[in-house]
Amino acid sequence: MTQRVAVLGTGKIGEALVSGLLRAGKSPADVLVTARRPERAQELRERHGVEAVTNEEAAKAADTLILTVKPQDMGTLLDELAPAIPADRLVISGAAGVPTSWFEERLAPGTPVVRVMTNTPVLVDEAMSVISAGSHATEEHLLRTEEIFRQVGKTLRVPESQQDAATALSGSGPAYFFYLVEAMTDAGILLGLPRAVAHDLIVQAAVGASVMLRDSGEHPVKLREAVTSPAGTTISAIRELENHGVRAALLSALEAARNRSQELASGGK
Ligand SMILES: NC(=O)C1=CN([C@@H]2O[C@H](COP(=O)(O)OP(=O)(O)OC[C@H]3O[C@@H](n4cnc5c(N)ncnc54)[C@H](O)[C@@H]3O)[C@@H](O)[C@H]2O)C=CC1
Ligand SMILES: O=C(O)[C@@H]1CCC=N1
Repeated sequence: MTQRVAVLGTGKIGEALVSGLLRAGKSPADVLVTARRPERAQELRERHGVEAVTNEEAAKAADTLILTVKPQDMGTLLDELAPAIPADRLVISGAAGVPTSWFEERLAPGTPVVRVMTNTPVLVDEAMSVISAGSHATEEHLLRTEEIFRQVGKTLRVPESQQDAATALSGSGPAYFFYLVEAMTDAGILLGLPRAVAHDLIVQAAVGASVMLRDSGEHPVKLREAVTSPAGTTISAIRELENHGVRAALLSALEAARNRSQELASGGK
């Protein structure tokens, strides 16, 4: 594994990544973090046993810098950081929308940049991290990035032109499933079930369906057909989903997420 990794802007995604790297056996001495507030830095030290340093110190001391601030905060971070980053550092951006060219324009000429869109299942080592190389990133840089993100789930390389779509599907993806579970739990309550029972039933249905999707090798249509008995209960529900345009809503929703990712290209507000 890479020598020293620094996570800059250690919020939800950054901390999840740090905990994943430590779970995978990386020494806390080889992981640096930065935070805006001193209390947050202290919390990260206590929770993970890692060193919390300034952004500038991180740029000097680590060979791989993973930037996990919000797209809107990337400009301020780069203003502070760019002069301190030697051109041999690998810069990995975890931010939605912001292209590698945006970083390349601000960093020393030739600095390798890799863009990664991961997702919150990083917390349970089931992330999907979608990886694209900037114009100075080599195979070695991509391998180094994959090695880091493989510790917390799967990785996939895509051309950078597909990153905004990947963000809509995969980066935001877990939220859609949480939303569905929340709505279906409400439906259980409408049908008279206690909330806890409704929650357990829907969560286990989601887990079972997810494992089947991942492991059976079957197309989702086949899996759904196997649940849908002639004149049975499922088709009655499917008719309502179709009547309410749920499929069309999903198409529009993911298109909106892709469009928002594109708007964030310049650290948009
Ligand atoms: N939350 C999610 O599901 C996903 C988020 N992302 C991306 O990951 C990035 C982080 O997202 P979250 O972890 O959700 O946000 P967050 O707000 O939890 O974390 C960002 C952290 O950066 C810190 N920060 C901001 N400016 C800083 C600076 N100059 N120096 C040091 N620390 C600074 C903030 O105080 C905060 O703790 C975003 O760019 C987002 O697009 C990517 C995939 C999924
Ligand atoms: O909502 C967002 O902007 C971030 C990026 C992907 C998931 N969460």
